Amino acid sequence: MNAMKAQEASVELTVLEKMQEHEQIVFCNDPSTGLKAIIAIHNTTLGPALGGCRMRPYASMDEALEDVLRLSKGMTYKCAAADVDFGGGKAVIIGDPLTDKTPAMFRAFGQFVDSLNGRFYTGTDMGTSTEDFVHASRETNCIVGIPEAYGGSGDSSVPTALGVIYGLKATNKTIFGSEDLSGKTYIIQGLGKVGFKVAEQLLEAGADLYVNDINLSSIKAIQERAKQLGRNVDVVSGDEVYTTAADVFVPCALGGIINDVTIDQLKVKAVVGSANNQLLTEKHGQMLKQKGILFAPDYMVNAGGLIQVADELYGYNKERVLKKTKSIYDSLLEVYKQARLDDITTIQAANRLCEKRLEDGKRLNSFFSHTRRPKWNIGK
Ligand SMILES: NC(=O)C1=CN([C@@H]2O[C@H](COP(=O)(O)OP(=O)(O)OC[C@H]3O[C@@H](n4cnc5c(N)ncnc54)[C@H](O)[C@@H]3O)[C@@H](O)[C@H]2O)C=CC1
Ligand SMILES: O=C(O)CCC(=O)C(=O)O
Repeated sequence: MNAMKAQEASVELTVLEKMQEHEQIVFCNDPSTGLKAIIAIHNTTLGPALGGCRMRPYASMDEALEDVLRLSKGMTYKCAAADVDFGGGKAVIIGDPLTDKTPAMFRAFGQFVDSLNGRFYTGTDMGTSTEDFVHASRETNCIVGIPEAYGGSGDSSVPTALGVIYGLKATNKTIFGSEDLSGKTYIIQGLGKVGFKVAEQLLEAGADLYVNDINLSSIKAIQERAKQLGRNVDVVSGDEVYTTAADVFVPCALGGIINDVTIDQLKVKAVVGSANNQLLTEKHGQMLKQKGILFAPDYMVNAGGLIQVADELYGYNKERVLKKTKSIYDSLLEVYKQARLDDITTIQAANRLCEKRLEDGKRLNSFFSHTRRPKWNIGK
């Protein structure tokens, strides 16, 4: 084997080693539009893969691969926890969402999604918007969460934010004995599609907020909104987001922010937010527990968007989506209770529930196609 061949083989092995748990990875390259993307399908036991598409200026292909592998696995658990008949998948586009996006790039992405022939459905995530997917939907039917005017169910960050609010209520009930959101202090990291809506609702409920975002225009926007509501927000920057004392830390930006360094710094009673993969590793769930900080498993709290886009694939019904999103409150209380009874972390309790559902799902495998789900047409 020449040197080049040996190098190629070792790269292949590395990717294959990394995807041991995953069913499929698609590397997408379209030089004419500048699209560089990775689609990862983790597990389709419960149904075709469903998960949003993130756009970030990843420093390397490895970093992008790592992210999409973690995110798609999270979607398998999120689908199982929310009890929807879909599997785990996710996509990442490598590029700066503020400067690199074009409609053509999203159309090219749509073509790659289409080539999977119904094995993967996608929509918005961090760095992407419903408008981006209007372009993608010109190339494939496998796009979810586009505006209602285009036949979609609208912005999925609306139910995601609502789910976070239910998660906060269940957490307050567990810690303080009352679900009341007012009179408590929350630190919100990330004021994007989800974080901004959570901040708005907390302000409306009479809560006190510390806010943080790397984008100054998002800070200005929440200050403006607080003023309209006759309220105020305190801005924290850099590490202050981890070191400031408050009741709850609400991460709504990046994952991996609960790690060896930040756990030492945190002065909160709970962590409840929308960010995917908040724990850098499962060990960090144990460390939070030891410090007496209650962790709301992210994939349970942030399932509102998934619930909406999954529902869209059955024939969207808003009432049904709201009802299922509201059930995040009870599911979370149950996980908190199980974790307490079994003296395990909340993420272990949630994972156990999901793994049982996946095991049960395997028995139904031969009865359905992994690329299509029936329409329910309930409410029509
Ligand atoms: N959009 C949705 O419905 C769902 C989103 N999520 C997760 O919630 C998180 C936020 O998602 P979106 O609001 O949709 O994203 P977004 O892109 O609309 O907003 C992210 C915000 O975080 C800020 N940000 C980025 N890096 C930061 C940092 N280091 N420190 C502080 N702020 C930072 C950005 O400037 C932006 O304002 C992501 O982890 C996403 O995967 C999870 C489930 C559904
Ligand atoms: O919210 C969406 O559009 C899809 C669900 C998803 O990607 C997520 O929950 O992370």
